[in-house]
Amino acid sequence: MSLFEEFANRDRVFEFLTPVESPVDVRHGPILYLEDVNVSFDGFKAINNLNLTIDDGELRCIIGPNGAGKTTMMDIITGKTAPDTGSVWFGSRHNLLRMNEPEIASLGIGRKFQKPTVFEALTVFENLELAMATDKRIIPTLRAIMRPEYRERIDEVLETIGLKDLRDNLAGILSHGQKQWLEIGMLLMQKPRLLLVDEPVAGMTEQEMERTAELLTSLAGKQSVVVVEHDMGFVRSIARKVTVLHQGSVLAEGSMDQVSNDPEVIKVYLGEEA
Ligand SMILES: Nc1ncnc2c1ncn2[C@@H]1O[C@H](COP(=O)(O)OP(=O)(O)OP(=O)(O)O)[C@@H](O)[C@H]1O
Repeated sequence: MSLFEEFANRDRVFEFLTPVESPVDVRHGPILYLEDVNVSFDGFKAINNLNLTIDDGELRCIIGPNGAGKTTMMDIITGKTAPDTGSVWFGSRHNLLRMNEPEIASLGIGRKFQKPTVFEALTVFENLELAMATDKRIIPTLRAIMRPEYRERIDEVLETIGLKDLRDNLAGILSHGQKQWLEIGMLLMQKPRLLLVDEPVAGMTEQEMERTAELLTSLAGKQSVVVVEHDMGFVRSIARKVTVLHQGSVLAEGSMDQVSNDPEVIKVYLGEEA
């Protein structure tokens, strides 16, 4: 076929026009980038010109008073809530505002809600196994054909979340903290690039909180982690960079010492915590 005939052939989709399902591109900038984002609910501005940048591999803590917009911000990143205006990018290639929730999740953004939602009647191992299947109905088939690399991945995750010795225990008998770690493990099975974690230590014992701090800090670097948390002791134990949200905008950003000595932050948030 001549070059002319090839171009004239309308049935053909040229390679350079075919969308490529590409990995997240962080070569020229951050992994997550929100610019001038606004969301109103019935005229109330829940998110107000929000700007936020998360670097690849970073562990970021987000704090702020009730109603500051932390959950709404997570909802925007994961595609649950569409902003009225603004931009939200995952790396330099993926415009998240053009994608729906499942597409965003499959791109490698995992979200952990406050309450653990593990399958109590399944073992720890089976929960992780299930987390790997995209179609939850195919689990018996999946198990039959389960390849060694999947088993290795489960072993790796069990090690990371510290539940290796409990792998054959039913998830229902785990402590609250252990269920939270298992759910983080279920997210890790998908090898996410960015993990959004909402109030991970609510209801945990001191010891569980310490273990959670170790877990989240060990995840950073391999993936980016954004933690929303009210417990200041916990935030201090893991914090590198902290963002303070207030009335839908960033009020302050910096090290824990910087933000906790900021008079505005003390006035709107830390004052009430003391
Ligand atoms: N779907 C909605 N409809 C109406 N108002 C909403 C909706 N979602 C959130 N809001 C309002 O937007 C504001 C921000 O709420 P958001 O839940 O994001 O705050 P938050 O910082 O997560 O608070 P908290 O620390 O209590 O979880 C609140 O005033 C809330 O009442």
